[in-house]
Amino acid sequence: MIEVSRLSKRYGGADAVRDVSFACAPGTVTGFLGPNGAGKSTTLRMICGLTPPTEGTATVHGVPYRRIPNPGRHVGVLLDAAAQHAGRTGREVLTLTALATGADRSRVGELLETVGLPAKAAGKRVGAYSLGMRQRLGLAQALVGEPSVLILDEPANGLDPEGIFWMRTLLRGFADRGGTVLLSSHLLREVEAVADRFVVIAGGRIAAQGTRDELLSGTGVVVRGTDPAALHAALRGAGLPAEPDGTGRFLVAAPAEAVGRAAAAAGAVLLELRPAGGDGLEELFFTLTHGATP
Ligand SMILES: Nc1ncnc2c1ncn2[C@@H]1O[C@H](COP(=O)(O)OP(=O)(O)OP(=O)(O)O)[C@@H](O)[C@H]1O
Repeated sequence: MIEVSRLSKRYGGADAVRDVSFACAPGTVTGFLGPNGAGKSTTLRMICGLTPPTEGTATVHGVPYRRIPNPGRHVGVLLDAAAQHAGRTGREVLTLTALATGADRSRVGELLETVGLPAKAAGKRVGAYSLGMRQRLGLAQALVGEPSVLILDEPANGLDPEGIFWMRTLLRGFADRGGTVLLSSHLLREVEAVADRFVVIAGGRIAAQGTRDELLSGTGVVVRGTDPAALHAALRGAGLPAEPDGTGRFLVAAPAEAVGRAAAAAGAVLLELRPAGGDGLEELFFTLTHGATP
């Protein structure tokens, strides 16, 4: 279980993260989504005790990360795959991690195979690894202590499509066996197929969170009429919050029936009335994050 409550981080006068709260339950994969600079890495670093929050708390299994005895046996963390020691081989890196966490060293060979780094690749120096190979090694390091929680920052970065599919399968299996997974990405399609829940962050703040269905059902409707000004007046007159989307349509946070009735009562002719999430999560993600700045 991961619980994040009202986390904020200020750098100088700027909010990198502001009032962020969410929880990740055992048996689930949570996709932590947001564009570049949204505050994902800062949030994950605060959860892992690497960046002190300005305000708020984060716990794993009810305890702040820094107070977990031997955290590698409980929480597998992959924050920056590029930061591994370039002069050691993959096998040495993983063996050292196993030693440091008191994990079973006999798992090293098998784990390297599991993450797609068989003997020949594992014997190469990390300096010669591609980013994808470093991600695979980083995932092996996160897994070696047999944790029940995984926290991964952009783990799909540098992986080829086969690698992304492989990672999804691995994370799904981990969660299905009762594990808790929190993984970040700036690309919805990387996490859409594996995540049970989504936390969307933009400009340092939570823009939305929930399951796919919850996110799509909470988005209201899109409406377009023959006369935009008359339609806008009709919606406003009925007390319905209508936002122009710049294409002659309005986004209305209300059920379709209320919008249709308001238009009919004012004599406004509708050309289009549909759920705002009709084009799927991709459109919603773009709408939620577009234009947000910290
Ligand atoms: N150490 C720091 N000092 C000052 N500002 C920082 C620091 N770390 C992060 N920031 C700022 O905080 C904001 C959030 O950055 P963060 O790295 O958390 O975003 P992100 O969502 O992980 O982005 P990306 O997808 O590009 O990795 C950015 O504006 C960034 O410039």
